[in-house]
Amino acid sequence: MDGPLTPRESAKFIAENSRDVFIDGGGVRRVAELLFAKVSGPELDLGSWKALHELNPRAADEAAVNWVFVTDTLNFSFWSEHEEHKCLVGYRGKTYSGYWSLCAAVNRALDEGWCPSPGIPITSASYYATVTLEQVQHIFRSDTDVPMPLIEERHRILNETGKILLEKFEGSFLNCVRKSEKSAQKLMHLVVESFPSYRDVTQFEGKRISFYKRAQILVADTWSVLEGKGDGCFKDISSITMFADYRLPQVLVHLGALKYSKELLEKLLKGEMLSYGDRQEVEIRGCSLWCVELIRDCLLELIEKKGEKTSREINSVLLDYYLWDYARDHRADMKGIPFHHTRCIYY
Ligand SMILES: Nc1nc2c(c(CN[C@H]3C=C[C@H](O)[C@@H]3O)cn2[C@@H]2O[C@H](COP(=O)(O)O)[C@@H](O)[C@H]2O)c(=O)[nH]1
Repeated sequence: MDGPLTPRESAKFIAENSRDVFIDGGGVRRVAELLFAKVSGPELDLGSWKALHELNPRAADEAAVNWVFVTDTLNFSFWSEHEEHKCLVGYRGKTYSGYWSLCAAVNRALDEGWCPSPGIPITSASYYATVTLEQVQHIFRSDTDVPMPLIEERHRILNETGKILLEKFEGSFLNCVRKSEKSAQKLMHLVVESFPSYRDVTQFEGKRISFYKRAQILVADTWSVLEGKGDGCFKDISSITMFADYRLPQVLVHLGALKYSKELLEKLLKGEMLSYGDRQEVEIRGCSLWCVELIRDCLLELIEKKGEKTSREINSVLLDYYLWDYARDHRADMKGIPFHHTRCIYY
């Protein structure tokens, strides 16, 4: 049986058949113009992955690549039912929520340990292949009475993924990267084939479609942590699309590039859960992905038309990073815009 449509093909097909989610052409142009003003700035640059985010590794070595692998293996489902009541992790004097609470917990574990050992080797496959549930609960403990969501799933996935990394790649994700011969697509497919928890695939209108959100962000974060050089010099990084999570749709609606039907908006405002693979959930993810592809095309046209001299590569990965960070920085402005609640291990 041939594989599912690629994420880009899936998104195009979904956008053409969507009933409750729509892309607004004027909004797409306005977002492209917002991004055009940043095209020579520090944000739309590969270096911002380290420069703007203190929890990301500074190094570009094997340990940093394995840090990226374990965080992206657990990079899912941080939202809480009540925004003011959520998992928080304090680290080096700052408090982190959401995705950053995961990174803070990983770095806290590496710094501390079961006395007197130097630290909990949470990024080592030989450790997390057999880590116990109670150790995982300790490592990812929250400073509030709200635990990190899906902690049992996180434990199961750590054991499963660690065992496979040991069996197939001598315990290091850098070996998996090297097997991909500097192709982002080869790496994405090798990850999806090797690690079951990355298989973000579902159905829409009778077709098998894929988003591969965590596999794509893993490739992107590997490219970023290796600074686009050496083993991370992916010649086809521009073929990676935005990552279909629950934050990007929210910020695209906030910016006017995406619109929901009245019925769907009412459902989201009530905080109703959508299941993974539901028609409306797939439409939100697929239309968001296609929307960012159209924004990128529009931005590249603007750069061409206005003759903006920019040597650097503008791709969907950098647009995604920028929009995701924008959503983080404008949380208050986006208060009235609901995001969809799906509890799953894929995003
Ligand atoms: N589309 C997209 N989704 C992303 C990210 C990231 C983290 N990437 C950062 C790390 C290094 C780079 O510097 C990036 O800035 C996490 N997520 C997803 O968001 C959700 C968490 O949101 P909240 O509850 O607000 O923390 C959850 O589904 C998670 O999987 C991204 O970049 N793009």
